[in-house]
This record gives sequence, structure tokens and C-alpha cells, in this order.
Amino acid sequence: MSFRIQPAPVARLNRCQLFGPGSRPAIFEKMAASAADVINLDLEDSVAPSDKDTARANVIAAIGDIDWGQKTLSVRINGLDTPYWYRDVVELLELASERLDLIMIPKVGNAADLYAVDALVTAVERAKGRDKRVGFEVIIESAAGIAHVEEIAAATPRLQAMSLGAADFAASMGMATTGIGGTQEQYYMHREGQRYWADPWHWATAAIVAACRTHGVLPVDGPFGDFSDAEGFRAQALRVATLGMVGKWAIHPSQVALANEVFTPTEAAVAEAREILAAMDAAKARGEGATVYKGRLVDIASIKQAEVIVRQAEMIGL
Ligand SMILES: CC(C)(COP(=O)(O)OP(=O)(O)OC[C@H]1O[C@@H](n2cnc3c(N)ncnc32)[C@H](O)[C@@H]1OP(=O)(O)O)[C@@H](O)C(=O)NCCC(=O)NCCSC(=O)C[C@H](O)C(=O)O
Ligand SMILES: [Mg+2]
Repeated sequence: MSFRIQPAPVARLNRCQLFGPGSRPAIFEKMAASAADVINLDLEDSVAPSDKDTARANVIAAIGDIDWGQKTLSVRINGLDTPYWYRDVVELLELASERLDLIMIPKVGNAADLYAVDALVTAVERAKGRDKRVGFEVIIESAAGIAHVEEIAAATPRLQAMSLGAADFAASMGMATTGIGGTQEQYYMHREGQRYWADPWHWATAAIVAACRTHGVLPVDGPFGDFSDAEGFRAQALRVATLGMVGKWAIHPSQVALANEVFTPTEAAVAEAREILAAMDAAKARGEGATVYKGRLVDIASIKQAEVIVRQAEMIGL
């Protein structure tokens, strides 16, 4: 371990983030009644330019009027390259209730983007005397974003979570696909007449996880576009969970249960993690740093692995 201890991210559940356009207030109550841990009301790309003002007003009213329960409530503002974002920030923090937990900033390209939003947010919070400091989440969805991912993860103590946005990321990188996440037909290895599909999102996912874990930020996978493909969604979610992400977006209510299932440790996994901790406690009492559990080596690193699962189980109440 480096001299610098890896910071823990905020202790809250983030298994599923359910998105809905701010211009579609008829679904807000349904979003609040869903089983998602995080709600993202969108002012950005799911809202047409002609609807931006109405969507902002809808969202500001809904933050205070709807019972969002224990969910983390987030609003995605418009990108810093648009004429909308400053008004999103100013009106949200001047007019919305303190129920607002997070602002999601899309298409961040470097730490200075977050510096700019932080400065504006801080000024409005002070001017209005707001007690609660709003948190940030960001989307890495451009070549610049992934190139500067670590400085972005370190940019501000407001930052709680970072998502990979596969659609804009693919466009910015010039990737030869219109798919949003998942297997890409052309991305395969060939051997002895067989095709083996690889994961074109793998390296960006791993880069985001590393940056997030270094700086105590929650890494999250973004959208899976084909909401009729439950098995494709599950496969993508299982892959990113294996790499260390804590949750995934849902762009349709049918994806919420799938995400919750993948990012909730199974009873068997939790039981095994607790058994490993018990086995290591017994080993330590014998003065040993390693022991055998079910025929395989477990050691001090295994304690940390098991603790990841046990901490998640405790947050869920398992
Ligand atoms: C994708 C949708 C437009 C589909 O909407 P719809 O045609 O209404 O779907 P259904 O008829 O199947 O709906 C079934 C019932 O579910 C309700 N519903 C629909 N959507 C939602 C929702 N998001 N939350 C809660 N409830 C929802 C319907 O009202 C139906 O209810 P009922 O009639 O009572 O049975 C729509 O799902 C949608 O708008 N999704 C969100 C789109 C969005 O926010 N996109 C932005 C995020 S993705 C992105 O930005 C890309 C990213 O940045 C990147 O670059 O990668
Ligand atoms: Mg996007």
C-alpha cells in the first residue's frame, strides 16, 4: 500500500440510476416509485432545445413536490459547451428545495470544467444561504474526458460518482458503432474459424474504476441502449461489476431490477465473504497471515476482498 491510504467513497447505494427526461413530468411519480437507488432527472440530451426552459421548471417543481423517499436525487445539467448550463445551475440552486442531492455534469473534459461549475455552485449556495452542499457526479463520455480521467476524479470534494457514457464516448472516439454499450459485432478475435467477441468498453471502464478508486469516487456504468435485450444488459452489468463498478444506469424501467440483481451480492457470496473473514480471524489468532479456505489460499488481501462484499451487504441490510 502506498503511504497515501485509498479513500473510501461516500457510503450510499448506487446500484441503479434511473433516467427520465425533464420534459416528461408524467413519469416522475413512476420514477420515484421505482426500486432505483438514484434518480436522474435529465435536462440534457433527452430534452429538445425548444423544451429546455419547461423541463427545467418541471424538474425544479418536482424536486420539492414529489416524495422521493430515501433515493439519491440528481439532476443532469446541460454541457459546458451550451448556453443552458449556467441557468440550470443558478435556477436549480436558487429555486429548488434542499431535497436535491446531486448535480450531474455531462461531457466533462478536464478538472477545470469542474472548477468552473464548483465556483458557480458555491457562489449561488452562499448567496442563497443554502445549508446543504450539493454533490456532483460526472459523465466520462469524450476523448478528452478519458484522457484526463484521473485529474477529473481528483477535481473537487463535491464529486461522489463518475459514469461512463457509452453513446457520446463512442461518437467522440470515432468508434465505428451506433450501439450504446454491449457487444459490438465487429469487435472480435478470430482463431481457427471461430469468432470470439471482446469488450470494446473494457479499457475505458478499467481506467474509470482506477481513477475513481484512487480518489474515493463511485464508478458507475452508463446506459445500455437496447432495453429489449435483458441478457445483453445483464452481461454488460456483470462485466463492469467484475471490474469494480458499483452500479449501472437504467434508461427504461425494465432495466432497474436487472441492475439491482447484478449489483446486490448474492446470499451465497455474502455467506462466503463472512466465512473468509472468520477463517482469517482464526488464522490471525494462530499467528498466521494465510490459511486454506475450501481448498484455496486466502490471505490478508482476501480480507479486503471479502470486506468489499460485506460492506455492500450491510448497506443493503442483508
Ligand atoms: C426510452 C423511453 C422513451 C421509452 O418510453 P415509453 O415508450 O413510454 O416506454 P414504455 O411504453 O415501454 O413504458 C412502459 C411504462 O413505463 C413508464 N416509463 C417509461 N420510461 C420511464 C422511465 N424512464 N422511468 C419511469 N417510468 C417510465 C411508461 O410511462 C409506461 O408506464 P405505464 O403506461 O404506467 O405502464 C423512456 O423510457 C425514456 O424516456 N427513457 C429515458 C431516456 C433518457 O433519459 N435518456 C437519457 C439518458 S441516456 C444518455 O443520455 C446517453 C449518455 O449520455 C451517453 O452518452 O451514453
Ligand atoms: Mg451523453
